[in-house]
Amino acid sequence: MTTAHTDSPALQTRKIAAGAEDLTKVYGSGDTTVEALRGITIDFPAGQFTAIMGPSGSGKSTLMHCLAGLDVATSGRVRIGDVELTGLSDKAMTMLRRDRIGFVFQSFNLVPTLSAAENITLPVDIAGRDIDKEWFDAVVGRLGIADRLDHLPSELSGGQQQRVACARALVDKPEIIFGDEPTGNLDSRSSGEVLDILRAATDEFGQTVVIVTHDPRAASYADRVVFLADGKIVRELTSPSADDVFEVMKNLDNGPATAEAGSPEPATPAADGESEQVG
Ligand SMILES: Nc1ncnc2c1ncn2[C@@H]1O[C@H](COP(=O)(O)OP(=O)(O)OP(=O)(O)O)[C@@H](O)[C@H]1O
Repeated sequence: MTTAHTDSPALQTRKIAAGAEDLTKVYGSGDTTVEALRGITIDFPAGQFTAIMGPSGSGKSTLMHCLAGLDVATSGRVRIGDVELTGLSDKAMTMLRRDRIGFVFQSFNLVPTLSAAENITLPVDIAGRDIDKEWFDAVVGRLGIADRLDHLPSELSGGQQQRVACARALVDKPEIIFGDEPTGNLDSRSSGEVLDILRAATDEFGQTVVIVTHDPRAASYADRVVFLADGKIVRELTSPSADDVFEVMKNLDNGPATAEAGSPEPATPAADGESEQVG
């Protein structure tokens, strides 16, 4: 098994995989203006698994889309590795996304006329790279879709389609994987399989994972949980348990005033990925 695009995990932890500086995003104008992001500054160290949480409408998806180059911020800077996204041509942005980023989004975007296996390898095929067969087998095996590879997306359940999309994001070992509620449509077993493999992507291959989630159990797989409220970062937890995450979310849902901006919580004991579901 080879690491295609990443350095060793030890080297990666010293690098920044992605970052935002004083990022703002304003939708609409006049009376309908929405300030979705209000000055976000954050770094995502390479080789770390970060979960972004926060109440509905707090700006999570907007932040992720700006970080991944799928949306353009109103002001501020975004970088992937050492590449500043502002001012990149469409072509350079497409290449960067293709070569360095994996996406697991809820709208699966699978090609309906291709089999699951063909969907998984499509980005690698388009890029003209070789598939690491051993890693391909490991990914589909761990995600429990090895026996569904010949099926079209329409012949798969929603959860299976989500896992095919996850395999597609992982198979080329991109430097950074963005997931917008990657476990949103999954039952707890499939959700555990997806989270286990995202965890393995960081632990075994030094890849960087950033997900948006509403699920405290999913967040407990992360090294770090960042909480947004009203377009700003208001809290951060290090290796929290699902219960820790649930407590912060409960307070945020009661209003962001309960969480002091810029006051990271002390680190809590590392989650082992088997934390009980709360709430
Ligand atoms: N294309 C758009 N046009 C106008 N307003 C938008 C647009 N996209 C998002 N917004 C607004 O920006 C704010 C942040 O939205 P965003 O989707 O980032 O929140 P979120 O935290 O991901 O929410 P959820 O958890 O419900 O998915 C919301 O008030 C939303 O209504």
